[in-house]
Amino acid sequence: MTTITFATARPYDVTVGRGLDDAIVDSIPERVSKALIVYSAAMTTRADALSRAIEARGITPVRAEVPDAEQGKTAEVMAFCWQVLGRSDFTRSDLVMGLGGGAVTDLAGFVAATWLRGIDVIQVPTTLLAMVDASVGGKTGINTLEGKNLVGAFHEPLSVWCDTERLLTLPRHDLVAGMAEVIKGGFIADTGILDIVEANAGLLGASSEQSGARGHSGADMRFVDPGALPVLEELIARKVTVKANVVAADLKESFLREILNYGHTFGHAIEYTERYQWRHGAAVSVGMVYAAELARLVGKLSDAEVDRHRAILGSIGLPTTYQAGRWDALYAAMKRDKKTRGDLLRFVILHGIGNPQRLEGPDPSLLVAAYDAVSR
Ligand SMILES: NC(=O)c1ccc[n+]([C@@H]2O[C@H](COP(=O)([O-])OP(=O)(O)OC[C@H]3O[C@@H](n4cnc5c(N)ncnc54)[C@H](O)[C@@H]3O)[C@@H](O)[C@H]2O)c1
Ligand SMILES: O=C(O)C(=O)C[C@@H](O)[C@H](O)[C@H](O)COP(=O)(O)O
Ligand SMILES: [Zn+2]
Repeated sequence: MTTITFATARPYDVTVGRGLDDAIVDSIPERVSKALIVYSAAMTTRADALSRAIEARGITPVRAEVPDAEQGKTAEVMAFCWQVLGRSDFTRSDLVMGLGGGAVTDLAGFVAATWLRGIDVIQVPTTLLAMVDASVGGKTGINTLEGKNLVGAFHEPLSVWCDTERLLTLPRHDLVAGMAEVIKGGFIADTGILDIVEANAGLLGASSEQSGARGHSGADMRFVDPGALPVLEELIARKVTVKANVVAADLKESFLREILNYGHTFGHAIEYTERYQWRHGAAVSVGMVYAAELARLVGKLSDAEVDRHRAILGSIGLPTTYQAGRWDALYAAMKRDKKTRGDLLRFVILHGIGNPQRLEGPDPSLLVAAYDAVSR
């Protein structure tokens, strides 16, 4: 078991290990009399088990089953959760628990951030992506009709529990989507992550690139190999450590934290343009190649470094290209990125692997040239 502390103003621990059920329930503070479990249908069995364990501790479990994936990150679903909390008389000493992938932990965190202007949330991530990224660091939020994650709050969890046994039921392409955020941590900070992924691509990868990009089903339906858990635990701990170091220095994204957004300017634009039929990690994978191409165009990455992006992402079955002919829609979506200031688009690019910097207001011809380079 590994514990990583987020040393922010209100420090909290992220625990990575196996068989954490008892520890999760034991961690709930004595003052709590009710806990809202936010989950989607895929996690019903786990929600049942958590409810029973909470009840055995004398805490009343209240359930909010929400729509799966991005369909749960909406204002309507937020209102549903507030209604459940209101009808159950939740007070400031009570608590929310997010049990699921990143969509659920983003929603649950935002529900907790807004109820009575902020109550505690314990995050229990069940996908690789949620363990290494979404449930840690305190960014919470939902989508609007106009774009991805446009409404939200910084609201840090009380604790986060990454039980890697949960990954054994995860379809292979959801594991691979999570690997995009792991690899991002390698490109922006801990280059040792890249070496580990390159050495274990066979164990971690999925069968084919494009089948994994779209939707939440119909892809490589093999599950995670139990033999992959030790290497996954190492990667989770390393990526969470990257995030902890950044978030401790800049919780509210005044500047440094933007590096965690590597690949997301173009990636979020793909997700929005595709009406969320692409997995987040798959879109971020293409977004990182786009950012690498931009960096090459301004002379900050070598051909070999850009090739390394394509090679490592492609080796585990992540997409590295996107459809041609969509520039206008993508550009419109990128203008709503949170790093934009006025009319100035701002990108995180690398000046060499492991050295993230900003590219502000690049010439539009460069943006189109980078798009051409990732188009198929
Ligand atoms: N807040 C942040 O800092 C942050 C960081 C990264 C990503 N995100 C957000 O996270 C979301 C993506 O998260 P995701 O990749 O986990 O996708 P997801 O939440 O949509 O989950 C993917 C699928 O896996 C299923 N699932 C979850 N756990 C499972 C398990 N153990 N076994 C079998 N199936 C399981 C879900 O029901 C869903 O169908 C996006 O909305 C993204 O914007 C947020
Ligand atoms: O934690 C961060 O900061 C990130 O940017 C992590 C991203 O992986 C994540 O997808 C995040 O939700 C994106 O945030 P946004 O502010 O661009 O919506
Ligand atoms: Zn992300």
